[in-house]
Amino acid sequence: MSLKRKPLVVVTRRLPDVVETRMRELFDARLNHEDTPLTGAALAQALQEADVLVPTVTDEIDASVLAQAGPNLRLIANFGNGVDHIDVGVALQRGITVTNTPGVLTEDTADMTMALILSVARRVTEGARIIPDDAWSGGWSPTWMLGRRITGKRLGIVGMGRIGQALARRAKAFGLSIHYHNRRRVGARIESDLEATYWESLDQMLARVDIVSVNCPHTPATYHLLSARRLKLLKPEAVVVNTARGEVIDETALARLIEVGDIAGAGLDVFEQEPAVSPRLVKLAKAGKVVLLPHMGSATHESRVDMGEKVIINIKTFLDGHRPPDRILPSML
Ligand SMILES: NC(=O)c1ccc[n+]([C@@H]2O[C@H](COP(=O)([O-])OP(=O)(O)OC[C@H]3O[C@@H](n4cnc5c(N)ncnc54)[C@H](O)[C@@H]3O)[C@@H](O)[C@H]2O)c1
Repeated sequence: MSLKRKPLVVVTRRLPDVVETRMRELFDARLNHEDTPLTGAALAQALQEADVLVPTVTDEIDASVLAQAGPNLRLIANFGNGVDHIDVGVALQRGITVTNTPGVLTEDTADMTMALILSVARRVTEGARIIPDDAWSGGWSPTWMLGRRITGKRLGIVGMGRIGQALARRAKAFGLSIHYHNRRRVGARIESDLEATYWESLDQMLARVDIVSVNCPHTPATYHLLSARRLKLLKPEAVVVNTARGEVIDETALARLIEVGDIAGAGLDVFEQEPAVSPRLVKLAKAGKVVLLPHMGSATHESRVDMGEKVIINIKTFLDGHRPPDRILPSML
């Protein structure tokens, strides 16, 4: 791609200082230091003028937004892994390349998934509220704050990709047995290292596991993959954890099943109507049945810098006339 002027890179959200400094050195970077992302007229203007747009997960780049793009927009370099907030099909039709930042969020998101499993099973967040809220008399009783042991239990991973496998490594160390359902069976070496059992039938796996973790992307095929019918297959002691995307679970059905005691609890980092969170889930959190996090699965200083570096490499490679390493291909959708 040859441009006489320096290509304009528009970023919708504040990024780590080190990333913004590098972007300013390399590109004509228009950065956003407001607390709110670019929306409405500001986003439309950015799309009109930009050669490259750098959105994040909170930016809804659908077909109507893309219709406002000017002729120069050739690359959407997403600051994040999941691209379900972008209509990638329409972008590709318009000749716009889309990239993401895979790999660098894997370990941190797997850590947070494990943290959610432990929090729900051992009531960590519930317990942590007691002393600051002065609800603790100082007494201790053998029947007080009992959780569930995780050692020896079965973990069912839905989506055995990078994060699913990183979670499986951690869970194995905690003494959980690993079960998984994936679009395709993973290689024999990985399966053997993780001592993982593959379930072609998601239904059959759900009926047998104690903890379910959702680690697949949100795509048309995974929307409500954990439907009301499938959630009903879980044991009443089962716990559901989701650090992937809210839309993969029928959240209303999940809340209802927890309310009536047909599922023990849940740990959720992502929600169907994000950033809105269902009042039913909030009520369940107050009752200590669910743990809710504000989409912080990958939120470490290190991952944000690494993500920024990936975005920069994708932009620079593209502007140098080569294929960026993290291109989204139609086969991935
Ligand atoms: N909470 C966070 O902050 C956070 C951070 C990073 C990623 N994520 C989410 O986690 C998701 C997974 O990330 P990853 O890096 O492991 O992705 P990945 O592409 O490495 O793995 C996803 C796996 O899901 C499988 N899959 C896809 N469709 C499926 C289906 N219909 N049924 C069963 N399996 C299916 C794929 O085959 C793949 O193995 C991302 O798409 C993103 O939405 C969330």
